[in-house]
Amino acid sequence: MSDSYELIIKNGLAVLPGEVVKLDIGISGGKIAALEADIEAGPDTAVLDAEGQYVLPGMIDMHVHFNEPSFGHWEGFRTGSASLAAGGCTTYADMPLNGNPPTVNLSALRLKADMASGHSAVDYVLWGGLVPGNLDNLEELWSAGVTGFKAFISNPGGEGEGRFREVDDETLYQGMKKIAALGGILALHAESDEMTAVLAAEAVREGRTGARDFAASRPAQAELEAVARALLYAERTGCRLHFVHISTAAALEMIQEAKLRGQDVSAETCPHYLILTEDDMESMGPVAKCAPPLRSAEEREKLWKALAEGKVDLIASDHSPCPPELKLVSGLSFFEAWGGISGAQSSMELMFHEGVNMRRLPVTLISRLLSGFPAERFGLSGRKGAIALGMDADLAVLNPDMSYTLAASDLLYRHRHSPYAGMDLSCRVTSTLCRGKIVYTLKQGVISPDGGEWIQTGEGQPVL
Ligand SMILES: NC(=O)N[C@H]1NC(=O)NC1=O
Ligand SMILES: [Zn+2]
Ligand SMILES: [Zn+2]
Repeated sequence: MSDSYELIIKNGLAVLPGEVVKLDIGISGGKIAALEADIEAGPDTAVLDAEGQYVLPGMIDMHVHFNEPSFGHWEGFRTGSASLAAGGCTTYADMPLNGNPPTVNLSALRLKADMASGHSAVDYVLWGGLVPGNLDNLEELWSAGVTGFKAFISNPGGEGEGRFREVDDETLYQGMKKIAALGGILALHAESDEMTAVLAAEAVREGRTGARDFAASRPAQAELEAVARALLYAERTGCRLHFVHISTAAALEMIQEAKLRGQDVSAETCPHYLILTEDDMESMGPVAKCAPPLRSAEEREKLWKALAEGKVDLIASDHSPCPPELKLVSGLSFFEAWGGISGAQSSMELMFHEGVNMRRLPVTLISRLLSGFPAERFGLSGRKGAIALGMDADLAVLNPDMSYTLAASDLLYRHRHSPYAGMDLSCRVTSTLCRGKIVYTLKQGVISPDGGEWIQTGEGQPVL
């Protein structure tokens, strides 16, 4: 039956949920239709030879900011999704900020969905926002298929009238109650606004405005306080929680204890907390500025230890780009520069390079953090996140032994800056497939820039 496949990936090391097996993958109708030791290709079947390479489920990046509408000059669906395709990502979740209007009601969601439609190389889901004043909009967002809700406990920054705002405690509490009733999930940027605002004002007043001063104005305690508060509210309301970009092992520990008490909560961290440190933030400047800030080398090691122990649930990029003038202009103080790292293209390579090639962690663990867990947590597991029969053929082919230096010119972002530019990597994504279609190859670049679809995961239009 070889001619029933439109494409066969041959000879690759398939990263299955618990094991790596040398298998051929037959693709039919955009789905994985056969997993066998040797699938014979018919005369009309396309073949992708993956000898010596891993075939992984495409990454599901639950945390990117593509900034449309209104801030497409910072990044956009077309460039952002192209960069993801080049990095082995096949589904992403766009945050409800930093575009304007933010995605906090149905009309804003429709506007964003219209802007994304026909402009994405890979599939996507959309987050709705929880902000002061939009409690009555949560249900319409959920019914229209948002993947969940995002709130900030600290000031999100950003520009423009009507921009996304952080929650006060009442909104956080009432929002959790509503989201629990809907059966939704709340993603939180967990840093104490009180603590960070006071410390930042004090530092600026005293003229302490360098990279280390910025880091000191957002200490680990600010993360711990916000995580603790949110866990208490969630315990009271029964709301499912997902903590984005956790930067300290102590916060992971606190989340782990809540899980053991039976709370439905998950934790994300980002490659930048696992790869970079405060020293890099000082030497590289604002290109490596983010919030929570990069931490010490010691903290980074603790994060890796926690990850190896299973206390991190997923890895996401938190790609939060901006034009160079908000990062690189001399005279801009570290506090004034945009906080956000451009990293979407590099997550899988960074995690494989550092996690598998350097630290010798199992590739199945890294793959679970990049794909398996996010699919399960966010209602995509019937279709995406694993190499198994019947699943969407969303795949990344990665050469584990291909060294290269990431050049700024390799980056497909709207603005080609990233703290990873100049870094030597030991592996490289060589092809990416979304629903069986080759969207990117290392040789040809992005060959299908607009076939990605919105996967609506809310109650209104379930994914299956
Ligand atoms: N507004 C926004 O994207 N903020 C992001 N940037 C960052 O470094 N952390 C964030 O939460
Ligand atoms: Zn955040
Ligand atoms: Zn973010």
